[in-house]
Amino acid sequence: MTNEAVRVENLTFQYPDTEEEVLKNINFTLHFGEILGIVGPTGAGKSTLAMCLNGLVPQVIEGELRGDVFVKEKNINETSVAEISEHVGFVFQEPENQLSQMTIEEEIAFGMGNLGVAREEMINRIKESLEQVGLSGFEKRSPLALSGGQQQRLAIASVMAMRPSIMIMDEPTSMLDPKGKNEVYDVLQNLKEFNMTGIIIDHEVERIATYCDKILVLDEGQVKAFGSPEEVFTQIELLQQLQLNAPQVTGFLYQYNRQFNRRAKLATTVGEAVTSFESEYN
Ligand SMILES: Nc1ncnc2c1ncn2[C@@H]1O[C@H](COP(=O)(O)OP(=O)(O)OP(=O)(O)O)[C@@H](O)[C@H]1O
Repeated sequence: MTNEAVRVENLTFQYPDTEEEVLKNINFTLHFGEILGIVGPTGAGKSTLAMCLNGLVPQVIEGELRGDVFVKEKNINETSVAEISEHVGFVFQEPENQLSQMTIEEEIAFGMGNLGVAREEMINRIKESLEQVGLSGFEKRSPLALSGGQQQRLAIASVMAMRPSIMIMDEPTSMLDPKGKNEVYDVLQNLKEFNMTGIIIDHEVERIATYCDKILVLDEGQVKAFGSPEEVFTQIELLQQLQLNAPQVTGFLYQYNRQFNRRAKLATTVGEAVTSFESEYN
């Protein structure tokens, strides 16, 4: 068995009422233990791509799909959404839309109930998933009494309790303050410990560069770049063309090199930038 979590081959998709394809010949592979960040301008097709990975598109949201999506080596065109949801968890932008129960433990039990998980096992998983997102001890509280960051972590815990091996988050931090954003990214980082795969759509390039192993840049339905943060975020001209930001440190080093005719290695995190800057002078 390979370590392949997701493989997308020649994926093209068009909604019934759009004139153009919104995804055009997309190809990429993601392995277990890797975190993928998807970035791109508004309307690039990021959410549509995410929904192709759990079968919502085209099985629930209809349209014409060509090409193939494999999740754990199974072609999802030949798998029901219910079956895929056992493997692929989805966290949406606004956590309150995903929360419906009176207490936090009921909230986490809810999704597992739909999967037919036995009661004893549910109790274990509630405990474990709350530990994973740092919400232990909150079992009896109302989800509404949580902060935005905590609600988003609860939404993640509810999905994690269903034990998907792939977690997709569509702009999970856009409503959160910096502390809440860090909390969500810390959970994302934890997924790797469990050899899970995470896919996050976000505009937070600094955090994406720090936490993700692979970056996919999508524009007008096409993959413009795919690779490590270093491979992707150092393509400053491409990012500028697409009106996307590189991490600030990368932009700084790029500008510094141009202005002073230097060759400092373009780094994507502050730690690497310090090393790069240091070695310019030594
Ligand atoms: N259900 C739908 N029916 C028709 N067109 C749609 C539908 N959903 C999205 N679109 C269109 O498909 C294109 C891609 O939308 P999508 O939401 O996937 O982009 P996105 O990159 O996630 O954008 P954003 O960053 O603004 O969320 C857009 O032109 C959008 O208007």
